[in-house]
Amino acid sequence: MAKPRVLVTRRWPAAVEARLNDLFEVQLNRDDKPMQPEEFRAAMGQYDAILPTVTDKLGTPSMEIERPQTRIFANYGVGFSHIDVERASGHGIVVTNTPDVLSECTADLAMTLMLMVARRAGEGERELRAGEWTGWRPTHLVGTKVSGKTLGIIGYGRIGQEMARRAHHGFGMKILAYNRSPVAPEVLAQNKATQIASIDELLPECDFISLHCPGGAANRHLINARRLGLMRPDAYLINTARGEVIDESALAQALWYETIGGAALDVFDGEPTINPDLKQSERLVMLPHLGSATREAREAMGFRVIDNLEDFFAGREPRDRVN
Ligand SMILES: O=CC(=O)O
Repeated sequence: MAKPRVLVTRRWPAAVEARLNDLFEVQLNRDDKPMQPEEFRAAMGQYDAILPTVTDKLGTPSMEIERPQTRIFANYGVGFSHIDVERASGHGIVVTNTPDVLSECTADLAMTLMLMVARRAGEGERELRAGEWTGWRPTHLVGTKVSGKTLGIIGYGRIGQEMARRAHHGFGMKILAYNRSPVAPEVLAQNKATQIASIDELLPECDFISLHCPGGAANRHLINARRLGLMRPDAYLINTARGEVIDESALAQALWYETIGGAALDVFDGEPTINPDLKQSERLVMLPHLGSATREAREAMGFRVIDNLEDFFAGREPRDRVN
């Protein structure tokens, strides 16, 4: 039987590309440039599987095709708000993602951001590299203590729980959690977390807020000007979820007028373009979407995609089907 034809939209870790080559007839994206909508439409007429990532916008322009050959989008990544899942379902296309394998590394990065913004690490490094450090002094780059403070987690799923585990067991933080659905008492108990009924009630209680909810239309601008106004004036906002969850213009204003203590972002609305107003603030730490960027996580994500493909082409239900 002919091997399924598979298109990989970006470069993947070498070990994963090698395994894909063993199993399937694979087209790799050797120059690692994001594909354009017209290239997707053409690909959907030729390949049995397309393996996209967050940089591939699989919306209407990319999917305007009558009878696609493609039967599965096996996404490399846990978030899939870049895929119009309803439209894919309308074409009979199965969509899968890669949960679990990146939860720890993404939570590690959220901790990194929390510590960086609270302890002014980015500012310190910029000062030192610019040759402007004049030496230790009691009032130099004084930040905020993290240990023992209150952390509010919005989205108490796998990554949110990993963040809570680190913050509670490592830093003695008190954990407040907002989640759309009720969280089991034994899950909350693992990190002595308290579930709060609404985001509006959570925000004023916290020294740090970390976002771990999905992106997409439902959560677009979940953190808007009104909600930023509910945060304490010395509180910090951390986002390793999706850029669209925050109204960035409202955040830029809050930072400029110092109505919150600071923010640390790994994801941006419209990335890789960054809202220029955000860059005005020294109270903002920015990283280029590195949440899952470890060798271990990136390989595990690739092998998880392969698990989903093998199940699908063997006629089994892929474990990470989202539609
Ligand atoms: O952002 C990366 C992912 O969704 O896995």
